[in-house]
Amino acid sequence: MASSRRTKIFIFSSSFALIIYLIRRYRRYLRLKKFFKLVQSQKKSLMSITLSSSIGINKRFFNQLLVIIKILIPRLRSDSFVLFVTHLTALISRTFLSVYIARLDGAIVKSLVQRNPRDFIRTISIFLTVAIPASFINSFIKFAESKLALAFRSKLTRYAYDSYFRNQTYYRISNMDTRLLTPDQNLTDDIETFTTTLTHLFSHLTKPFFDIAVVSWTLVVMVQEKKRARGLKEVPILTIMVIFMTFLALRKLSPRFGKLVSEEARRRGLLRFAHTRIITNAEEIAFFDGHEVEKDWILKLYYQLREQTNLIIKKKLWFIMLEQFLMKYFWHSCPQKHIILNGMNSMVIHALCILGGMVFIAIPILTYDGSGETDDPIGDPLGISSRTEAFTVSKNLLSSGADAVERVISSYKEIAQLAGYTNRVYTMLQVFDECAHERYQRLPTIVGEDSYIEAKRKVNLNPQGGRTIESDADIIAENLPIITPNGDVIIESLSLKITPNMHVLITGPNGCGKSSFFRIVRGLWPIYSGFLHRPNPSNFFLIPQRPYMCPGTLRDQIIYPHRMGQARINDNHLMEILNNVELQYIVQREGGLNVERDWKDILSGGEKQRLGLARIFYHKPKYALLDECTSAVSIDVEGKIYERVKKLGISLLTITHRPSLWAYHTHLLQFNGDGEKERAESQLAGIPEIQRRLDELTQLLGEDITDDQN
Ligand SMILES: Nc1ncnc2c1ncn2[C@@H]1O[C@H](COP(=O)(O)OP(=O)(O)OP(=O)(O)O)[C@@H](O)[C@H]1O
Repeated sequence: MASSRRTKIFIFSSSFALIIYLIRRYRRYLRLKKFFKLVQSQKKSLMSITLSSSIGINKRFFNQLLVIIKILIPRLRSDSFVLFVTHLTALISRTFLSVYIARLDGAIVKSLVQRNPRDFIRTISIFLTVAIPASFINSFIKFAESKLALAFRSKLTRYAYDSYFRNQTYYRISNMDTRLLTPDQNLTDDIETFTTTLTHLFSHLTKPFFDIAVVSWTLVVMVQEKKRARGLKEVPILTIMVIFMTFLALRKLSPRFGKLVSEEARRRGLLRFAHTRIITNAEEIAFFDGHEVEKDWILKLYYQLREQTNLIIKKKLWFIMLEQFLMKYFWHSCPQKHIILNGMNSMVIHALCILGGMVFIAIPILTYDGSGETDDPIGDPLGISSRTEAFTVSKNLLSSGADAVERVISSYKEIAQLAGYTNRVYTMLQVFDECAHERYQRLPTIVGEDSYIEAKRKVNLNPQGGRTIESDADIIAENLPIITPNGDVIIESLSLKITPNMHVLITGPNGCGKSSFFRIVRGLWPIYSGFLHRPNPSNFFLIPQRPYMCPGTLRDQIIYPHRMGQARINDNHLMEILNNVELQYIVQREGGLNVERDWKDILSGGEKQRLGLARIFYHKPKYALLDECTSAVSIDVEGKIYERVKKLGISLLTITHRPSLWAYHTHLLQFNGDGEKERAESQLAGIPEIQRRLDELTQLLGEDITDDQN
């Protein structure tokens, strides 16, 4: 009675626990479903963008690989080729050593069966002596593989960096084109993974191919020797057919590992990108306590990555099962003991056992009608020791032969993965090249779970439509439109002339295209129609609102983008430059011109802007493009700096909202952005005109002036 109650309680409580557990699982499932709903819809469009063209073991893969291999091995005398040949030699040596060791193994067994201690000691001694170079070769293969991977990586990295830094490609990749979202990952992780996978596969596959060649050769010899059995010619052919069919079956049923790993790498890149963004904007996020938003964003990206990794794991589960079934159980299912007991030639039997399968083995076994062979008719009339030796040798050789075939076929998924990495590296190089030649593509891009950047093709972008002509000194725009990389027309047609003796103040509402004008003049954005006459880009020096602080010393900051060796001036001149921007105290405070600091963090906003302006005094360009670069500098110091720059004969093109700067300019260029970014007006006026504009602007920017006056 009591026990039945206990059973009831037990059943009831376990059912209750089970129900609670199922409810919780279901709720978790609903949460995840909701969470991934958007991801799924994005995934479809993503597949159609990035993965539309087939990534797998196909002609395209081999073509891409060939292009990259030409970069990896540019010449027969290159270091990578020498390493490649060294590695190959080591691999071949290992195969021959394995064959030799297999034979030695046979000889040892033979000496044991013959009970011959002299032969036994001799063969054991040879075996131990050969073991020394054999172990060295094994270790050397790993060494050569790593060296080759490193050499390939260096070659590819060097090539990719050359492309990345040519024609401002690094800028164009992220501003003009949307195909590569994370070039940092392409340049580091992808190159490393690709070169490591490639060399590993080469190493992994070369030996099996040699082994297969050796075993096949042995089989051919055996077939020629064993003339009395029927079916010995057909069996190897059938065996090859089985192997081929297995390969075809695996190929047909294999998931698209190339695509899968390529997508996984892309998602890993996005996660890394999100981390970099947090590190860059840590202060802003901390001020706003925005960590929850950032955490959600990063978790979403992580879950997207996890989903893909899970998918790969799941696909591998059944694929490896199929692979194992075909190669471990289907191939090897043969009754060895039974066959040997039947007294057939063990070498042939074992060969076929390993490579053929039950049905094929049966043919020569059942048809063989020869007798035993002996090389010692008196001591060993039945030829037992010879057959045992032959058995051991063939066992070793054919085991490695079967392993080799298995290894080649099971490498299918690694080759498919290599196709994925190859595609990523190839795409990177292709996009670099196209961007360097102004061939851009802006695709709808996913940067996170719920943000799409949609390309608004308001105009047909054709960078070849406009012409840039190098002039001596003047900047002349003729019917020049300002068009963003998205295809938005900010200004339909701009015509103006700026000569070196002019100091032009550029003004207008936010987003009307002032900075974009600089980008076009400096050649960062292409021109799609009209003409632009401008001097060589080395005549321009741009100072943005947030000047870039490079890694290095205080001296490096002033002379940027020059390097130490290129610096044309001594320390006294550098101090003079710092005096010009009222920053001489920094040298004392930080401990000299040669001290290295993280200047981005230790300088205040105004100090950074002044250090940025110091670069103008060092480079003395024809035109200084100043993009609100004194917003954090006090008005009195700002005025002094402007006067000093003008004294050097440098033309100022200044974007500003501060009327206090009008005094230092001779002309005004006003963009009348009407809020729709489609109509703009430009005009250059003389100084009297400026006064009228000043009045207008005073009204427009009343607040700013009041602030300044205060
Ligand atoms: N890399 C880019 N890709 C696409 N569109 C861009 C890009 N940079 C700027 N734009 C677009 O061009 C418009 C003009 O930008 P621009 O930086 O020239 O404005 P601005 O007049 O300098 O504004 P502000 O006074 O606020 O600095 C912006 O509204 C933006 O929509």
